[in-house]
Amino acid sequence: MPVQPEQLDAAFLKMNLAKDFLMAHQLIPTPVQYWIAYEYSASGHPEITELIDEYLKEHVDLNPHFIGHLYEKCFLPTSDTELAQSVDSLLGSVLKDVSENGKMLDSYASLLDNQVDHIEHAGVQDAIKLISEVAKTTKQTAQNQHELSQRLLHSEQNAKQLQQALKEAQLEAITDQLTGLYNRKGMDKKLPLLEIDHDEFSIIIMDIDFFKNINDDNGHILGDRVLRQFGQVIKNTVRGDDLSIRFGGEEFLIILPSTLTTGAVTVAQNIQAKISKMAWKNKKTGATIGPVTMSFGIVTKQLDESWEDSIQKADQALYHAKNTGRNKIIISPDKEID
Ligand SMILES: Nc1nc2c(ncn2[C@@H]2O[C@H](COP(=O)(O)OP(=O)(O)OP(=O)(O)O)[C@@H](O)[C@H]2O)c(=O)[nH]1
Repeated sequence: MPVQPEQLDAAFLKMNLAKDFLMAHQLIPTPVQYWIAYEYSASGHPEITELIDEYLKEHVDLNPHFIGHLYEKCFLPTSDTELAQSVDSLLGSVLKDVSENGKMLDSYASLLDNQVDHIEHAGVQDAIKLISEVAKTTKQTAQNQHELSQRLLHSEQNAKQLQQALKEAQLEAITDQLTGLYNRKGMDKKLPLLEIDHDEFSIIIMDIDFFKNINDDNGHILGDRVLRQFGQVIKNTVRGDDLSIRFGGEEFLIILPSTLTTGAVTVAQNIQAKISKMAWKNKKTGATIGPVTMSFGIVTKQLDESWEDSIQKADQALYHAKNTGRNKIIISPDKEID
Protein backbone atom coordinates (compact mmCIF):
# COMPACT_ATOMS: atom_id res chain seq x y z
CA MET A 1 0.00 0.00 0.00
CA PRO A 2 1.52 3.37 -0.98
CA VAL A 3 2.41 5.64 1.90
CA GLN A 4 0.23 8.75 2.09
CA PRO A 5 1.97 12.17 2.25
CA GLU A 6 0.24 12.90 5.58
CA GLN A 7 1.70 9.69 7.02
CA LEU A 8 5.17 10.73 5.90
CA ASP A 9 4.74 14.19 7.38
CA ALA A 10 3.52 12.69 10.65
CA ALA A 11 6.43 10.22 10.77
CA PHE A 12 8.95 13.00 10.18
CA LEU A 13 7.32 15.20 12.74
CA LYS A 14 7.55 12.44 15.36
CA MET A 15 11.17 11.74 14.43
CA ASN A 16 12.07 15.41 14.78
CA LEU A 17 10.19 15.73 18.07
CA ALA A 18 12.08 12.71 19.39
CA LYS A 19 15.35 14.29 18.28
CA ASP A 20 14.44 17.61 19.97
CA PHE A 21 13.48 15.74 23.12
CA LEU A 22 16.84 13.91 23.21
CA MET A 23 18.74 17.14 22.63
CA ALA A 24 16.73 19.06 25.23
CA HIS A 25 17.60 16.46 27.86
CA GLN A 26 21.12 15.89 26.57
CA LEU A 27 20.45 12.23 25.93
CA ILE A 28 22.46 10.31 23.37
CA PRO A 29 20.24 8.60 20.78
CA THR A 30 21.07 5.05 21.82
CA PRO A 31 18.37 2.61 20.64
CA VAL A 32 16.66 2.55 24.04
CA GLN A 33 16.79 6.32 24.57
CA TYR A 34 15.62 7.00 21.04
CA TRP A 35 12.68 4.64 21.44
CA ILE A 36 11.56 6.15 24.74
CA ALA A 37 11.96 9.66 23.25
CA TYR A 38 9.96 8.60 20.22
CA GLU A 39 7.15 7.09 22.30
CA TYR A 40 7.02 10.17 24.53
CA SER A 41 7.08 12.64 21.63
CA ALA A 42 4.52 10.69 19.63
CA SER A 43 2.34 10.25 22.76
CA GLY A 44 2.18 6.61 21.72
CA HIS A 45 2.45 5.12 25.19
CA PRO A 46 0.36 6.82 27.91
CA GLU A 47 2.28 5.13 30.75
CA ILE A 48 5.59 6.49 29.49
CA THR A 49 4.15 9.97 29.08
CA GLU A 50 2.73 9.88 32.59
CA LEU A 51 5.91 8.53 34.21
CA ILE A 52 8.17 11.03 32.45
CA ASP A 53 5.88 13.96 33.27
CA GLU A 54 5.75 12.83 36.91
CA TYR A 55 9.54 12.47 37.02
CA LEU A 56 10.09 15.92 35.53
CA LYS A 57 7.91 17.49 38.22
CA GLU A 58 10.53 16.52 40.79
CA HIS A 59 13.74 16.47 38.75
CA VAL A 60 15.37 19.06 36.58
CA ASP A 61 16.36 16.58 33.92
CA LEU A 62 16.11 13.00 32.79
CA ASN A 63 19.01 10.63 33.04
CA PRO A 64 19.95 7.42 31.21
CA HIS A 65 19.38 5.37 34.36
CA PHE A 66 15.75 6.50 34.60
CA ILE A 67 15.23 5.95 30.86
CA GLY A 68 16.63 2.41 31.22
CA HIS A 69 14.23 1.80 34.10
CA LEU A 70 11.29 3.03 31.99
CA TYR A 71 12.28 0.79 29.12
CA GLU A 72 12.48 -2.26 31.39
CA LYS A 73 9.18 -1.41 33.02
CA CYS A 74 7.23 -0.71 29.87
CA PHE A 75 8.84 -2.87 27.24
CA LEU A 76 11.06 -5.59 28.62
CA PRO A 77 9.35 -7.31 31.50
CA THR A 78 9.61 -10.73 29.90
CA SER A 79 12.18 -13.45 29.91
CA ASP A 80 11.01 -14.45 26.44
CA THR A 81 14.32 -14.24 24.59
CA GLU A 82 12.74 -14.35 21.14
CA LEU A 83 10.71 -11.25 21.86
CA ALA A 84 13.64 -9.54 23.51
CA GLN A 85 15.75 -10.23 20.42
CA SER A 86 13.03 -8.82 18.17
CA VAL A 87 12.97 -5.66 20.26
CA ASP A 88 16.74 -5.38 20.05
CA SER A 89 16.80 -5.84 16.32
CA LEU A 90 13.98 -3.34 15.81
CA LEU A 91 15.77 -0.78 17.96
CA GLY A 92 19.01 -1.43 16.09
CA SER A 93 17.40 -0.85 12.71
CA VAL A 94 15.63 2.33 13.84
CA LEU A 95 18.89 3.68 15.21
CA LYS A 96 20.71 2.81 11.99
CA ASP A 97 18.05 4.60 9.94
CA VAL A 98 18.18 7.63 12.15
CA SER A 99 21.95 7.90 12.15
CA GLU A 100 22.13 7.36 8.37
CA ASN A 101 19.59 10.10 7.96
CA GLY A 102 21.71 12.39 10.15
CA LYS A 103 24.82 11.69 8.05
CA MET A 104 22.90 12.17 4.82
CA LEU A 105 21.53 15.54 5.93
CA ASP A 106 24.97 16.63 7.16
CA SER A 107 26.61 15.87 3.83
CA TYR A 108 23.75 17.57 1.97
CA ALA A 109 24.17 20.67 4.14
CA SER A 110 27.94 20.79 3.53
CA LEU A 111 27.40 20.31 -0.21
CA LEU A 112 25.00 23.27 -0.23
CA ASP A 113 27.52 25.36 1.72
CA ASN A 114 30.21 24.52 -0.75
CA GLN A 115 28.13 25.21 -3.81
CA VAL A 116 26.93 28.55 -2.44
CA ASP A 117 30.60 29.61 -2.03
CA HIS A 118 31.37 28.53 -5.56
CA ILE A 119 28.28 30.11 -7.11
CA GLU A 120 29.15 33.49 -5.58
CA HIS A 121 32.39 33.52 -7.56
CA ALA A 122 31.33 31.61 -10.68
CA GLY A 123 30.36 32.86 -14.13
CA VAL A 124 26.88 32.28 -15.50
CA GLN A 125 27.70 28.97 -17.25
CA ASP A 126 29.42 27.53 -14.17
CA ALA A 127 26.62 28.79 -11.92
CA ILE A 128 24.04 26.96 -14.09
CA LYS A 129 26.09 23.78 -13.82
CA LEU A 130 26.43 24.13 -10.03
CA ILE A 131 22.73 24.81 -9.61
CA SER A 132 21.84 21.75 -11.64
CA GLU A 133 24.13 19.68 -9.38
CA VAL A 134 22.37 21.11 -6.33
CA ALA A 135 18.98 20.25 -7.89
CA LYS A 136 20.14 16.68 -8.58
CA THR A 137 21.42 16.18 -5.03
CA THR A 138 18.26 17.75 -3.61
CA LYS A 139 16.15 15.30 -5.59
CA GLN A 140 18.29 12.39 -4.42
CA THR A 141 18.12 13.59 -0.79
CA ALA A 142 14.33 13.92 -1.02
CA GLN A 143 14.13 10.40 -2.43
CA ASN A 144 16.34 9.08 0.40
CA GLN A 145 14.19 10.90 2.95
CA HIS A 146 11.10 9.34 1.42
CA GLU A 147 12.58 5.85 1.73
CA LEU A 148 13.69 6.52 5.28
CA SER A 149 10.20 7.67 6.23
CA GLN A 150 8.75 4.49 4.83
CA ARG A 151 11.20 2.41 6.84
CA LEU A 152 10.39 4.40 9.98
CA LEU A 153 6.68 3.92 9.42
CA HIS A 154 7.26 0.22 9.02
CA SER A 155 9.35 0.22 12.23
CA GLU A 156 6.56 2.02 14.03
CA GLN A 157 4.08 -0.67 13.00
CA ASN A 158 6.54 -3.37 14.09
CA ALA A 159 7.06 -1.61 17.40
CA LYS A 160 3.32 -1.58 18.04
CA GLN A 161 3.01 -5.29 17.31
CA LEU A 162 5.98 -6.05 19.52
CA GLN A 163 4.59 -3.88 22.28
CA GLN A 164 1.37 -5.90 22.18
CA ALA A 165 3.26 -9.21 22.17
CA LEU A 166 5.38 -8.03 25.11
CA LYS A 167 2.30 -7.01 27.06
CA GLU A 168 0.76 -10.44 26.49
CA ALA A 169 3.97 -12.21 27.48
CA GLN A 170 4.23 -10.00 30.55
CA LEU A 171 0.70 -10.85 31.65
CA GLU A 172 1.23 -14.55 30.97
CA ALA A 173 4.40 -14.57 33.09
CA ILE A 174 2.57 -13.24 36.13
CA THR A 175 -0.65 -15.25 35.73
CA ASP A 176 -1.43 -18.74 36.96
CA GLN A 177 -2.55 -20.57 33.86
CA LEU A 178 -5.09 -22.83 35.57
CA THR A 179 -7.07 -20.27 37.57
CA GLY A 180 -6.27 -16.99 35.81
CA LEU A 181 -5.30 -15.45 39.18
CA TYR A 182 -1.87 -13.91 39.72
CA ASN A 183 0.98 -16.27 40.55
CA ARG A 184 3.68 -15.43 43.10
CA LYS A 185 5.67 -13.52 40.54
CA GLY A 186 2.54 -11.46 39.84
CA MET A 187 2.16 -10.79 43.53
CA ASP A 188 5.78 -9.55 43.77
CA LYS A 189 5.20 -7.29 40.81
CA LYS A 190 1.83 -5.87 41.89
CA LEU A 191 2.40 -5.41 45.62
CA PRO A 192 4.76 -2.42 45.30
CA LEU A 193 2.19 -0.71 43.07
CA LEU A 194 -0.55 -1.23 45.69
CA GLU A 195 1.73 0.23 48.34
CA ILE A 196 1.90 3.50 46.43
CA ASP A 197 -1.79 4.20 47.04
CA HIS A 198 -2.53 2.32 50.26
CA ASP A 199 -0.93 1.77 53.63
CA GLU A 200 -3.43 -0.49 55.39
CA PHE A 201 -3.87 -4.06 54.25
CA SER A 202 -5.56 -7.25 55.34
CA ILE A 203 -4.50 -10.66 54.12
CA ILE A 204 -6.59 -13.79 53.66
CA ILE A 205 -4.84 -17.07 53.08
CA MET A 206 -7.03 -20.07 52.28
CA ASP A 207 -6.52 -23.69 51.49
CA ILE A 208 -8.92 -26.33 50.16
CA ASP A 209 -9.74 -29.03 52.72
CA PHE A 210 -8.84 -32.64 51.96
CA PHE A 211 -8.01 -31.77 48.39
CA LYS A 212 -5.76 -34.80 48.09
CA ASN A 213 -8.83 -37.02 48.51
CA ILE A 214 -10.64 -35.20 45.70
CA ASN A 215 -7.73 -35.88 43.36
CA ASP A 216 -7.22 -39.43 44.54
CA ASP A 217 -10.91 -40.38 44.34
CA ASN A 218 -11.87 -38.51 41.17
CA GLY A 219 -8.66 -37.81 39.27
CA HIS A 220 -6.60 -34.69 38.69
CA ILE A 221 -8.85 -33.41 35.92
CA LEU A 222 -11.74 -32.98 38.30
CA GLY A 223 -9.31 -31.60 40.90
CA ASP A 224 -8.23 -29.01 38.34
CA ARG A 225 -11.86 -28.10 37.67
CA VAL A 226 -12.41 -27.47 41.37
CA LEU A 227 -9.31 -25.26 41.49
CA ARG A 228 -10.36 -23.33 38.39
CA GLN A 229 -13.87 -22.71 39.71
CA PHE A 230 -12.64 -21.70 43.15
CA GLY A 231 -10.32 -19.25 41.41
CA GLN A 232 -13.36 -17.86 39.61
CA VAL A 233 -15.30 -17.52 42.88
CA ILE A 234 -12.41 -15.60 44.44
CA LYS A 235 -12.13 -13.33 41.40
CA ASN A 236 -15.86 -12.61 41.46
CA THR A 237 -15.95 -11.94 45.19
CA VAL A 238 -13.10 -9.46 45.63
CA ARG A 239 -13.00 -5.77 44.72
CA GLY A 240 -11.09 -4.21 41.85
CA ASP A 241 -8.05 -3.20 43.90
CA ASP A 242 -7.75 -6.52 45.73
CA LEU A 243 -4.98 -8.85 44.64
CA SER A 244 -5.93 -12.53 44.23
CA ILE A 245 -3.08 -14.99 44.00
CA ARG A 246 -2.76 -18.72 43.57
CA PHE A 247 -0.14 -19.07 46.25
CA GLY A 248 0.57 -22.77 45.97
CA GLY A 249 -1.13 -25.98 44.78
CA GLU A 250 -4.54 -25.63 46.51
CA GLU A 251 -3.67 -22.52 48.47
CA PHE A 252 -4.86 -19.00 47.63
CA LEU A 253 -4.01 -15.59 48.97
CA ILE A 254 -5.94 -12.34 48.81
CA ILE A 255 -4.38 -8.98 49.63
CA LEU A 256 -7.06 -6.43 50.49
CA PRO A 257 -5.87 -2.82 50.44
CA SER A 258 -7.50 -0.25 52.74
CA THR A 259 -9.40 -3.06 54.44
CA LEU A 260 -9.52 -3.87 58.13
CA THR A 261 -10.02 -7.32 59.68
CA THR A 262 -13.82 -7.11 59.66
CA GLY A 263 -13.82 -6.43 55.91
CA ALA A 264 -11.51 -9.37 55.30
CA VAL A 265 -13.77 -11.63 57.39
CA THR A 266 -16.74 -10.59 55.23
CA VAL A 267 -14.85 -11.48 52.07
CA ALA A 268 -13.86 -14.88 53.52
CA GLN A 269 -17.46 -15.53 54.59
CA ASN A 270 -18.74 -14.62 51.12
CA ILE A 271 -16.30 -17.06 49.52
CA GLN A 272 -17.24 -19.72 52.08
CA ALA A 273 -20.96 -19.23 51.33
CA LYS A 274 -20.47 -19.43 47.57
CA ILE A 275 -18.34 -22.58 47.60
CA SER A 276 -20.74 -24.30 49.98
CA LYS A 277 -23.30 -24.28 47.16
CA MET A 278 -21.00 -25.85 44.56
CA ALA A 279 -20.96 -29.49 43.53
CA TRP A 280 -19.31 -31.62 40.83
CA LYS A 281 -20.11 -34.95 39.25
CA ASN A 282 -17.63 -37.78 38.84
CA LYS A 283 -18.49 -38.83 35.28
CA LYS A 284 -17.19 -42.37 35.77
CA THR A 285 -18.97 -43.26 38.98
CA GLY A 286 -21.84 -40.77 38.78
CA ALA A 287 -21.06 -39.73 42.36
CA THR A 288 -21.69 -36.16 43.43
CA ILE A 289 -18.66 -34.37 44.86
CA GLY A 290 -19.19 -31.48 47.18
CA PRO A 291 -19.52 -29.32 48.93
CA VAL A 292 -15.76 -28.86 49.06
CA THR A 293 -14.74 -26.62 51.95
CA MET A 294 -11.84 -24.31 52.63
CA SER A 295 -10.00 -23.15 55.73
CA PHE A 296 -9.07 -19.47 56.13
CA GLY A 297 -6.41 -17.52 58.02
CA ILE A 298 -6.72 -13.72 58.29
CA VAL A 299 -4.35 -11.02 59.45
CA THR A 300 -4.24 -7.25 59.25
CA LYS A 301 -0.75 -6.13 58.35
CA GLN A 302 1.00 -3.88 60.84
CA LEU A 303 2.52 -0.73 59.34
CA ASP A 304 6.08 -1.61 60.28
CA GLU A 305 5.74 -5.29 59.48
CA SER A 306 7.19 -7.02 56.40
CA TRP A 307 4.92 -8.83 53.97
CA GLU A 308 6.74 -12.03 54.75
CA ASP A 309 6.00 -11.72 58.47
CA SER A 310 2.34 -10.80 57.91
CA ILE A 311 1.78 -13.68 55.51
CA GLN A 312 3.43 -16.01 57.98
CA LYS A 313 0.99 -14.86 60.67
CA ALA A 314 -1.96 -15.49 58.31
CA ASP A 315 -0.47 -18.89 57.51
CA GLN A 316 -0.26 -19.77 61.20
CA ALA A 317 -3.93 -18.81 61.59
CA LEU A 318 -4.74 -21.08 58.63
CA TYR A 319 -2.74 -23.85 60.23
CA HIS A 320 -4.79 -23.36 63.37
CA ALA A 321 -8.01 -23.64 61.32
CA LYS A 322 -6.77 -26.88 59.77
CA ASN A 323 -5.78 -28.33 63.14
CA THR A 324 -9.05 -27.50 64.85
CA GLY A 325 -11.50 -29.04 62.38
CA ARG A 326 -11.11 -27.19 59.02
CA ASN A 327 -13.89 -25.30 57.15
CA LYS A 328 -13.43 -22.28 59.41
CA ILE A 329 -12.10 -18.74 59.51
CA ILE A 330 -9.41 -17.85 62.03
CA ILE A 331 -8.18 -14.31 62.68
CA SER A 332 -4.50 -14.29 63.64
CA PRO A 333 -3.38 -15.58 66.06
CA ASP A 334 -6.31 -17.86 66.99
CA LYS A 335 -9.64 -16.06 67.08
CA GLU A 336 -12.30 -18.24 65.50
CA ILE A 337 -15.23 -16.65 63.63
CA ASP A 338 -18.59 -18.26 64.42
N1 LIG B 1 -5.59 -31.42 40.50
C1 LIG B 1 -4.62 -30.69 41.03
N2 LIG B 1 -4.15 -31.03 42.26
C2 LIG B 1 -3.17 -30.28 42.78
C3 LIG B 1 -2.63 -29.18 42.13
N3 LIG B 1 -1.67 -28.64 42.92
C4 LIG B 1 -1.63 -29.38 44.06
N4 LIG B 1 -2.54 -30.38 43.98
C5 LIG B 1 -2.81 -31.43 44.94
O1 LIG B 1 -3.32 -30.90 46.14
C6 LIG B 1 -3.16 -31.92 47.15
C7 LIG B 1 -2.80 -31.25 48.45
O2 LIG B 1 -2.78 -32.26 49.42
P1 LIG B 1 -2.43 -31.97 50.96
O3 LIG B 1 -1.32 -30.97 51.03
O4 LIG B 1 -2.23 -33.30 51.60
O5 LIG B 1 -3.67 -31.23 51.53
P2 LIG B 1 -5.20 -31.65 51.65
O6 LIG B 1 -5.49 -33.03 51.13
O7 LIG B 1 -6.00 -30.54 51.01
O8 LIG B 1 -5.41 -31.65 53.17
P3 LIG B 1 -5.60 -30.42 54.14
O9 LIG B 1 -5.02 -29.20 53.49
O10 LIG B 1 -4.89 -30.78 55.37
O11 LIG B 1 -7.06 -30.24 54.35
C8 LIG B 1 -2.10 -32.89 46.63
O12 LIG B 1 -2.74 -34.11 46.31
C9 LIG B 1 -1.60 -32.22 45.35
O13 LIG B 1 -1.26 -33.16 44.37
C10 LIG B 1 -3.14 -28.88 40.82
O14 LIG B 1 -2.72 -27.92 40.13
N5 LIG B 1 -4.12 -29.66 40.32
